[in-house]
Amino acid sequence: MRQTVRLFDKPPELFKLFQPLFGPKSIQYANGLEGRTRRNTYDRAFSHEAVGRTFPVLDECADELIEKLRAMAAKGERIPLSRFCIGLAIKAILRVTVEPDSASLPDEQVAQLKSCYDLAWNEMEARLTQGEPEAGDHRVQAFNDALSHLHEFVDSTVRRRSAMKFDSDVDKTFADLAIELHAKDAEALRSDVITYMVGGFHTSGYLLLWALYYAIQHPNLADRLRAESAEVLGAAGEANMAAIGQMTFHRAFLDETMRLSCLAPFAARVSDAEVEVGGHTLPAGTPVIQALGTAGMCSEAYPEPDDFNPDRWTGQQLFEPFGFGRRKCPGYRLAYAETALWLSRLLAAFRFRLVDETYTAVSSFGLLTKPNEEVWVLAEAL
Ligand code: HEM
Repeated sequence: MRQTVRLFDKPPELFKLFQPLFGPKSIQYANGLEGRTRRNTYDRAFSHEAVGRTFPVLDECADELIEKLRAMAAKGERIPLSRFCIGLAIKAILRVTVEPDSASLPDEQVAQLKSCYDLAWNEMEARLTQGEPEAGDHRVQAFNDALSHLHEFVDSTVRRRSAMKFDSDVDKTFADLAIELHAKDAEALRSDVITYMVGGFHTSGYLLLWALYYAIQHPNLADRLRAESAEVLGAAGEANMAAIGQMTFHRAFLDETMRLSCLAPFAARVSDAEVEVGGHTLPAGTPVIQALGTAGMCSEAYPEPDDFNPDRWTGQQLFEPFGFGRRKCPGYRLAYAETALWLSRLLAAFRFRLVDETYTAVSSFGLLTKPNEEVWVLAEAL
């Protein structure tokens, strides 16, 4: 896989199935100079410094969730963990990439966005496994309704943001950079905002969910996470990039979570000229799959690969959960920062257990791997 590191372009046909959701002009399908220009522009919003400035927002989002969970824990209510993790990630991605200063999004709006996303994403994956629906099938109407709701939401936030003036580039979010870049192309603007929004919440939301699930299954490891965050965040007084960087067991726990859950199973590349990869000559235009998930289960690199063992994360790794090279996931710093922070905050506040102690999560594989049903837990406030 590392031999493909220099390739930038992605094979558009491989991701075409998701085009109705992301939009025809999404960065997913932008190669060559166009793709590089977009990445150079947008990546400024996800630099080390830019992510460092998001901690107050990420903390506030965690505070809101913890308050809600405390109330449920006090009444002994069952908690739908997946719904809450995705809700948290939706709020955070919208405040980080679009409007940091907005009053928190109402829960009803987050719930509606989540249900539109669920419907649209499940429909895209159903097209992968069951084929395209017939014209007139109710699936088409339901998908179109969900998509127009997402479009309305994005268009109205873009309108609000377009009217703003900034004293400094530091105050600009990803959406502001996209608005400037696509001043004359509303379709590309909407496509990229949806791509970053969806790309940014379902991945981090499900990473947090899988991490909490593994923490429930391994209480001794959960205690090590608690001890590390008490030591590092306790000494730092507040979360910031330096403190998160010192939480090396959290990082290993998250990497092991992405490996074992196979969260993002693959990336892909294509070259417009003949290339040599791993001793093979590939004619121009040959798509190459980077099998991230398969690399993570390689038993030579990861002995007993089915075991959850964060202590295996030392030194050079075969598995790269965010891909390689210039086209690696733009959100990787944000994803590590937010999920490490939320994992530490949630485990410091609660001890979780499964409602059904015999429950084992069954993976639903697609472009992203998630449990095939809601994960129900109970929380005890600490
Ligand atoms: C646990 C969290 C995440 C995982 C595992 C993940 C994984 C990935 C992977 C494997 C790719 C393909 C990279 C490649 O082609 O080399 C990717 C691309 C992408 N990710 Fe992430 N991602 C995560 C979080 C995020 C976040 C927080 C954002 C929002 C900023 C984001 C936005 C994107 C976008 C827009 C692309 C496409 C970029 C392009 O086409 O140039 N991701 N991600």
